[in-house]
Amino acid sequence: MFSAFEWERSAKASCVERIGRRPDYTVTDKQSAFLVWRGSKCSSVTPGERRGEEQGREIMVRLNLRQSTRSIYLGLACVSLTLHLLLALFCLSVLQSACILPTSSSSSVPRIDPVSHASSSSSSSSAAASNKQANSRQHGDCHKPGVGGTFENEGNDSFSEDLERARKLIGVGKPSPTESGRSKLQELFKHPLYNLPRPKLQEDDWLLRLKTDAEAEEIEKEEKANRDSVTSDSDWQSASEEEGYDKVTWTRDKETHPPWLRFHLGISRWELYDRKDLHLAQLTHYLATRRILGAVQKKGGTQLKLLVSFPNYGQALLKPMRQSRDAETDVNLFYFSDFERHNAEIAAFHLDRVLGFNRIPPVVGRLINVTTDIRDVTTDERLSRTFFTSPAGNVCFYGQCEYYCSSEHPVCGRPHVLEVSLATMLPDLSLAPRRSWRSPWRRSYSRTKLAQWEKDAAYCDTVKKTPPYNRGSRLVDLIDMAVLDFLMSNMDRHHYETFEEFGNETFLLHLDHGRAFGRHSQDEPSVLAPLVQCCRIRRSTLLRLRLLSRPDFRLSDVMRESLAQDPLTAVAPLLSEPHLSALDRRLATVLAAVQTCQDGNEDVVYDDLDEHDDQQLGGNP
Ligand SMILES: Nc1ncnc2c1ncn2[C@@H]1O[C@H](COP(=O)(O)OP(=O)(O)OP(=O)(O)O)[C@@H](O)[C@H]1O
Ligand SMILES: [Mn+2]
Repeated sequence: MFSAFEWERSAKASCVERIGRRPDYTVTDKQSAFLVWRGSKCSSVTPGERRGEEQGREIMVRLNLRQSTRSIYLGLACVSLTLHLLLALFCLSVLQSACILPTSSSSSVPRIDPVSHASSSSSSSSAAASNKQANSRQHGDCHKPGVGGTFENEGNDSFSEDLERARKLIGVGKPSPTESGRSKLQELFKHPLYNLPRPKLQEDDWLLRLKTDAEAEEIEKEEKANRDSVTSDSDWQSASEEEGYDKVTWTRDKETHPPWLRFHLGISRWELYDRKDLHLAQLTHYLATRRILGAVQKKGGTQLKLLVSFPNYGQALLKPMRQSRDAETDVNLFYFSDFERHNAEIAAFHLDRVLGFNRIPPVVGRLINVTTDIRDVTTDERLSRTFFTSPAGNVCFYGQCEYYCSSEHPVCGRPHVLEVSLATMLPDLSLAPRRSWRSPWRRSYSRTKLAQWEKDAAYCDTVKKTPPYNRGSRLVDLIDMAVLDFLMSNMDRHHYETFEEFGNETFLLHLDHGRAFGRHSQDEPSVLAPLVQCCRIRRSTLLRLRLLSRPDFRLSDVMRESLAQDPLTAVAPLLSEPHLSALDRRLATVLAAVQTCQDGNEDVVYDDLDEHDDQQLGGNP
């Protein structure tokens, strides 16, 4: 009969034989699990288990030295065996609980980085669902029937849970109070600077108008005749309903209009939307929740984006998630090679609104199902050809475009769920044509060349003399845009657009912010060149910026609060804290730049508020 000591030694020897070296704690395999001496066999355990094993083994060694009789050896062997058994049971329960996802609690908002697979919370969300899968793959033997199921079921279950959670969060337009019970955002929007009296809008200050009854009748007759020549009226109706579209019951009465139409009809010469319009919340809610009936690739621009359609005939521009929230743009990438970020599109909309501009079409985040919301409904051959299932079992696609549309840069669901941004579409170009303007401060989009404005300190003097910047508010509009871009570090403003209908007397549309919020640890001073070189800023903008720099409002705080209204916040905050702090830092830089201008120049402030009393505006100069 072996003594416990001999038994241990012989088992150790067999272990050495099997792994070819001493089975001590220094041997690690590639998955960083440790090969340790465990009772009578060599096994692979995690570092946590290894610490427990070390302790048990130390106790056993000390006792071995003190005892000399065979019975004590035997007793010790029993103790050791019991200890190992207990340890094994403990390890088993730990491993098991790692496989079971606790049910979601409504009070805890998950904070998960969906791309890095690093779950910091276990509530069920899309990321948690994907992590569930990732975890089960990591732990291999954890996958149990009833907990996971097939990829298909897992994706769909978690998808509906995500959707439910996301739905609960949707209330865009209603700021949620902060911990102290006070909503900084609500108070900001109540401030006189956000409620400036506007000149009464004339008929030609609206982008679109409804036709008169007579005009409408005429058109209806024409359309009916056209339809009759192709197919009968009832055929047309049932065909559209079959495709999943709502029956059209709109009349001239505003109340019958779908939210996207209300948005279109609300576009004026001076802003894209009225922040106080309650229908905006309906619009974003609709985009975030309604079934997607169609998805095709949107032409124009360089990166992949889709045009999606909804049952009420509304449309949105979809940009998919490509990077984790925390990923900073590679320092060796030029700005024009940077990926577009869906969360940047969402955050830009909120920032523009918080700055009081209202020049970005409403954008909302959503979790979609790549398979049912895109692959199954697309009629775009060029798009559907690019779908594939990745080795990890995720459904991916890459589309066809200039940048990053290849199988090396796929957009992937997990396995079906994907975060996207959805921007409300502007009225069709046939109804409301737009003019595209090359920005005077456009970058060179070259690895070697500098743009004129980068070489000529007096560049703005030329711009100021050049139409349309030589009169009206165009120059200060451009500077507003530069401030917005500097705050979010957007270097990609090569063009901007205006509605042709309004000529040069109008606001500038702020579109395309996918490359904003690329780096939080670094600022890009050159984006502020229009302000620094021209030393000019709108008074209302300056006063709002000063307001936002005050601790009782603080840009980062109101942005955090505003972004919390987006459904994707349920997955992870749309801007990480470093990005939010960067906003405060950059705001201070903007205000310092204005101060430097004022120190050396007269006529820095473009007074767009001359009728308003400073006192009424919060005592700001
Ligand atoms: N909400 C919108 N409604 C209607 N058209 C839009 C909207 N947003 C963008 N567009 C149009 O689509 C074009 C391409 O969109 P976007 O600029 O976002 O794509 P992009 O690939 O990022 O472009 P680029 O590579 O040139 O920066 C824009 O120039 C604009 O004319
Ligand atoms: Mn872009």
